[in-house]
Amino acid sequence: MNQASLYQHANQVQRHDAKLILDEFASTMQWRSDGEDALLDVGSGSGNVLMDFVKPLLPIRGQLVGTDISSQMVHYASKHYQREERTRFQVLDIGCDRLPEELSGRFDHVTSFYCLHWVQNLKGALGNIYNLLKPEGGDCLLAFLASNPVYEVYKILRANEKWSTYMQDVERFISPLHYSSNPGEEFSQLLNDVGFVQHNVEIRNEVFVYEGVRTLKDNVKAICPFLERMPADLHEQFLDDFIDIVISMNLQQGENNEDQKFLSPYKLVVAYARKTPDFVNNVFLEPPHQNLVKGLN
Ligand SMILES: C[S@@+](CC[C@H](N)C(=O)[O-])C[C@H]1O[C@@H](n2cnc3c(N)ncnc32)[C@H](O)[C@@H]1O
Ligand SMILES: CC(C)=CCC/C(C)=C/CC/C(C)=C/C(=O)O
Repeated sequence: MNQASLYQHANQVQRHDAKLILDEFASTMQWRSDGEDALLDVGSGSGNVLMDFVKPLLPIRGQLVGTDISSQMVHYASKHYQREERTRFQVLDIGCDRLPEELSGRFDHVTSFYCLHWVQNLKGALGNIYNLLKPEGGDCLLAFLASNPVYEVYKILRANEKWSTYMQDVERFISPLHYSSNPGEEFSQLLNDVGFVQHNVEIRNEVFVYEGVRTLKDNVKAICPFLERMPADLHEQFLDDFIDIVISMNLQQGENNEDQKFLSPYKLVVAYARKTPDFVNNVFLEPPHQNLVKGLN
């Protein structure tokens, strides 16, 4: 997904969820007493969730770094929101093998909304989030899709020879937890594996209602990776086929254009985790020895 301005104008569900979760966890996050918090956001996209809901929580002297794998997203966010020194945007693939030196171990908080379901190497991404936090400790707040009907629609579309050439690698775009029978347990285990001893993971069953065909199509257009690969004159046909499949899955309510609604039942992973200091009795420990510090506060 690279079309920042499309995303910025069709991300109601993402905004809704991020706001709710931040309102809920703002007081749980461990803010510094000196007000010099450094916060990095993973997969900031066009930047409006970060600026509207995360930035207001940060003390006035805090530092904010928005990151994204897409240089187009970073360019858009920088152009619209990078107005002062304490806020900047930069490219970062959270699944990378080695974190850039200037980011590693520099942050008190890491947040990420609606990004980690795009990352197949979830354990690598969590390891990087752990290492972005300062050695003396910090916390992270993560929300992403475990499952969504969009993934089943993609698989049906891939079986259609009209679309299959554009969708061969569909599995790359399906949440790594979509097939899990216990996504909460699986994610908790990954958090443990990378060294997060204290964490809380919830799987929330949500339903979002899209009002009308145009709203649903715009939301699909904003995030669908396959449209970028096909000629623009096929986009509307692809979206019509998408809607037909949604209707065949009984996710539609109402018959006429005016009162037509589409239901999207999905599972959201909401996780809050704390990194405890990397040292015990002045001895630095690397994960998995981190688990030895259980109970440390
Ligand atoms: C749905 S958007 C979410 C944007 C924003 N956080 C929000 O809540 O509106 C997902 C973003 O994750 C980014 N992304 C996907 N894979 C990523 C990766 N491996 N590392 C960093 N960002 C990634 C995409 O480029 C996209 O901008
Ligand atoms: C009814 C139905 C199939 C709705 C799908 C709606 C939709 C556009 C889901 C997108 C999920 C997703 C991958 C969001 C994101 O990454 O921001």
